[in-house]
Amino acid sequence: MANSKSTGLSGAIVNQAMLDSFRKLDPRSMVKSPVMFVVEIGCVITLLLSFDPNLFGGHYGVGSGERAFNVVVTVILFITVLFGNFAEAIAEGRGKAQAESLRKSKTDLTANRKLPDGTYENVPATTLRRGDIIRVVAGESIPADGEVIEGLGSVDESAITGESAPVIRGAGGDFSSVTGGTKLLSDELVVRVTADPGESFLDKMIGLVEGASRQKTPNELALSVLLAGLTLIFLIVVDTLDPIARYVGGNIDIATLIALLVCLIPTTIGALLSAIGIAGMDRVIRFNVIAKSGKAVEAAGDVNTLILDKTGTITIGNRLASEFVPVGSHTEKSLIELAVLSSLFDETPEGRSVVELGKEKGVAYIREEFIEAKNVEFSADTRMSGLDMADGTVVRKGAVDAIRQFVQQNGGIVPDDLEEKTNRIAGEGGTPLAVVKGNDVYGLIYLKDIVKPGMRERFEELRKMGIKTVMCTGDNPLTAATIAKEAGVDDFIAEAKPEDKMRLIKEEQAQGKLVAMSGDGTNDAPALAQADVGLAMNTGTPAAKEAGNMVDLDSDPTKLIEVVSIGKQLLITRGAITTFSIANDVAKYFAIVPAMFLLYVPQLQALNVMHLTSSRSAILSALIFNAIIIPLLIPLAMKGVRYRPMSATSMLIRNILIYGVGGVIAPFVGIKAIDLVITALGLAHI
Ligand SMILES: Nc1ncnc2c1ncn2[C@@H]1O[C@H](COP(=O)(O)OP(=O)(O)OP(=O)(O)O)[C@@H](O)[C@H]1O
Ligand SMILES: [K+]
Ligand SMILES: [Mg+2]
Repeated sequence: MANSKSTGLSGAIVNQAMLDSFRKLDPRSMVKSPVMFVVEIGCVITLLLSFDPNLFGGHYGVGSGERAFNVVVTVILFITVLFGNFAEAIAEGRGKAQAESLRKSKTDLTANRKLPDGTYENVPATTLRRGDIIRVVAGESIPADGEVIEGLGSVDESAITGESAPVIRGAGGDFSSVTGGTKLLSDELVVRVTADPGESFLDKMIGLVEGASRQKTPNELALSVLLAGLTLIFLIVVDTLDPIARYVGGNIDIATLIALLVCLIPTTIGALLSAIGIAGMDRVIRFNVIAKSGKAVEAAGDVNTLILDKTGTITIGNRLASEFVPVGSHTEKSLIELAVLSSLFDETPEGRSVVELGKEKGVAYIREEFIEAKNVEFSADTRMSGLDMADGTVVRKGAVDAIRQFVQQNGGIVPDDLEEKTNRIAGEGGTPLAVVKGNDVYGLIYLKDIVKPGMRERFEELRKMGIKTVMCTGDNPLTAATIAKEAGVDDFIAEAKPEDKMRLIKEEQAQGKLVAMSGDGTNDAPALAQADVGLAMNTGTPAAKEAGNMVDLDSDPTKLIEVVSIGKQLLITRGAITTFSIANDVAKYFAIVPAMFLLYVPQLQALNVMHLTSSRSAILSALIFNAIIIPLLIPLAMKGVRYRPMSATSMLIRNILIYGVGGVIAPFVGIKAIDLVITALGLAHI
């Protein structure tokens, strides 16, 4: 998205986030993060104690210092809550700014809607309903999401994708879908509207980037419950400190107990949890992928199996005819003529390239002369295309096994040299297409397809992450094996029909694995819906876009690999900050509890490794450290932990070392430093 790329963290976003931090103090919003809600309650209690230190019973000796201490604790707690709110607000900020610019591309559109009598009326775009037929001419904005049913034109989708190069949209095939808010640059399109008002792609996108429809993901929920549990445990721990203190002859005031509690509960991760999730979705959006839910992004991080198409994903995709190979007694010339004829109305890249190569070799037909013939479009199910001639002759080209079956069904026999020549092409990684007239096979078209550069390395990375890659192709087993080997995928299935993909997904899921795939055609839709991560291409059919839980605006199927990396990074970041947060809390316990009891139990001096000035300054230093660690970690929460491909186990060990050990050490250093400052300022005995 052009607009998002330029929307960094501008001053406006920061100002807005500061305002929002106060707005989020509303308990109804705070309660969504139980840990931070406890801090807010603590803050209210110490605030009350600032007015009346004896509010909850007067057995604690009250001096003027008592009140001042309560005030200071209240202020620090208040700032802690604000920091947490700010983290969430700043993470939401970028999305809000982006939503604003998206909204601009939807205002005041009008549409030409078809009336039952076939004429058109001009209506506001907001009145369009699913199923309406509209006409758009060059220069106009497309007023609604839809499927082109007539015409072909170039469309500027930059409002949505940020990509300035126009794209072709036309009736039929997998490039038929148009998005409301984009602009038709040439020609004229008749479009069937596919979304009711408020449910358009743009509306959904605005909702998503704004976080309006953001719900806690299952993982996030589980972590929240864990954090709430920890909070409860510490509540009990802190509660028992008072009787212990009294037993050893001292007493601890309520503000100190609250301060201690806040230091011990996992406030760091509690404050940053939702920011981490929002930032993850945001990162996906900046890759021009729209995730329909945070759950989808998270699932991407847990994916075990990646199903990839061969053509266009692993290979460059415009398979081009490079050679004609006659079989049996047929001449090259007669094969070329038949091949070109079979491709005359075939608009696929494969079909076009056959016509091109034929022309180079001196064979060209004029479409108008065959207007009587019936065009048989290519389909992934039949894996053939061709013409039914006016005189009843049937001309087909297609996958060799499909043609072989076709011939046998028609009572013919395939020439002996077909297999050997097929194997030669397939063995080189090419796609052989057999050409047949009636039941007579004339020969083969050699379609060349090249593995995209860098694929091997990417699959190597995925393997290191423990992800299995499976290539799925309609091509023959030999071609598939050659390309699979060259690209370095773990497994492949060949001669696959769309329903085979579905079966593969179900098989993997039955073993408890999470599966990701990408697709664009209507026949991909069921599999896209079944997969845990279904990345639909923006150029794809509305059915595919509806079925997937992500849409790639650039329509690049290899993005699936990036999406998986972003999902992994999200999970790892969350894990790392949780580890850090809990390690921190444990360290704080050992840093401050000895200092607190020192007055009553001098023997604790042995444990008082930090030599903090006083128990008051120990508490305040820990509390201040606890607060400032939140904004210090916001950049990490937003950017994500740097991430290298490796197995989940090595990642875990690495993170425990860095964030666990780091989390234990950091408070000792930080608290000591703050204690020195407090002492220097003469506040240690407040
Ligand atoms: N235009 C066409 N006309 C006739 N046959 C075709 C045409 N395009 C492809 N085929 C044949 O149909 C097979 C299946 O095509 P399909 O597009 O379903 O899968 P694919 O492109 O081989 O693999 P992938 O699933 O990776 O895209 C191809 O392998 C090829 O043999
Ligand atoms: K804490
Ligand atoms: Mg294909």
